Amino acid sequence: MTEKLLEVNNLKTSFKIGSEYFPAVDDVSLSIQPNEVLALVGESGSGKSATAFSLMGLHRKTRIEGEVNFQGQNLLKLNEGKMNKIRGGDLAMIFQDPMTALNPLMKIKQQIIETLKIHNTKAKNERESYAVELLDRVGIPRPDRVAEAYPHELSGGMRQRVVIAIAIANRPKLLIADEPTTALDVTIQAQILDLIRELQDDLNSGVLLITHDLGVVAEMADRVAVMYAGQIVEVAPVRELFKNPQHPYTRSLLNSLPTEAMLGSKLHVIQGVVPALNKMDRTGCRFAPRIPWVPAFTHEKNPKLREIADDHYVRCTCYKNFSLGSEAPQNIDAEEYQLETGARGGSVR
Ligand SMILES: Nc1ncnc2c1ncn2[C@@H]1O[C@H](COP(=O)(O)OP(=O)(O)OP(=O)(O)O)[C@@H](O)[C@H]1O
Repeated sequence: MTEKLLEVNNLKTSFKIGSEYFPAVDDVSLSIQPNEVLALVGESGSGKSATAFSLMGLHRKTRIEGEVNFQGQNLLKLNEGKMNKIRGGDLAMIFQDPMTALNPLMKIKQQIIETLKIHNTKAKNERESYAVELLDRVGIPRPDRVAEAYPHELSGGMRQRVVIAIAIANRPKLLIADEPTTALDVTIQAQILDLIRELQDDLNSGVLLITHDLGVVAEMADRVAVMYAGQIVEVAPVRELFKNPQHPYTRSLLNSLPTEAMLGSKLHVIQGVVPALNKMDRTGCRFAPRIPWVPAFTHEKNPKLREIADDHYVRCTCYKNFSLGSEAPQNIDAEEYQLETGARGGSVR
């Protein structure tokens, strides 16, 4: 059996809106192995960051249920003191915006030294030279000078390299990268992604890579989890997902990507938006309102993620007869459909 570095079971993170709690992450289960990159992909508002923040224990005023098993313990059960020992140590995060991730009033070297101190990684007299070494490791030219700089003196790409240096300072086993290149120019993006891949290989770490960019997924991921409206709707190895996508949401996302073959033709647009937390129907297929041409009976009630091929999981039976937009078959027979899918009383056995 393959060793699991992280195993998340039925994670549910709810935010309070008015006097009620509404789940932004709803029954999410996933796992990551050492040296594996799992991409978590989905539109804005699908719950990717809420998942990452829940794993890191960074949410306040939320209700979090489920299990986050990491190194033999459920992180959701740890108190703040114990969590602080893990966070920034074996479990580290690269944030979306390097400017807000860094302290504007502290020299770069001091920010790296702080994390070394907290985790007792190096002896006091070695910390400064190790900070410079780390800056060098993440490809910063003249690392000794940059160590003495403040964040505002650096470019966005350099700042993100510093954030990465801090994240890897204590050789994390698991790295969570939340849209690590969104705030950067395209040319810099590729360099940062290469760097993350290289460091991950060096450290043999698992990576949870959060992105809405399918190009980044194709380049970086080993496996992909597609998230929609708080739920994972499809999980598969990266090649399988791109070659053989099943869930209507995954197929819609992939079809909205420009390819050479589509030059001159219109891109597919997914109509509508991810529903607001307090406005969503939580009993059926959450993507159903955005594919209204798909007959209602092809959707399940309370759909679950099921393995449809080796290591390939899909939520809801609607994928079986889905076609994009107007190509939708108009003549599916409900009874035949049920016979074919085995859907009885709303679920597939
Ligand atoms: N602190 C909060 N209080 C209330 N609702 C929140 C809070 N944080 C996030 N949400 C809601 O939870 C849902 C998921 O948000 P989240 O930021 O996780 O999405 P995302 O997929 O990471 O999007 P993006 O790519 O834009 O960061 C959204 O409906 C969002 O409005």
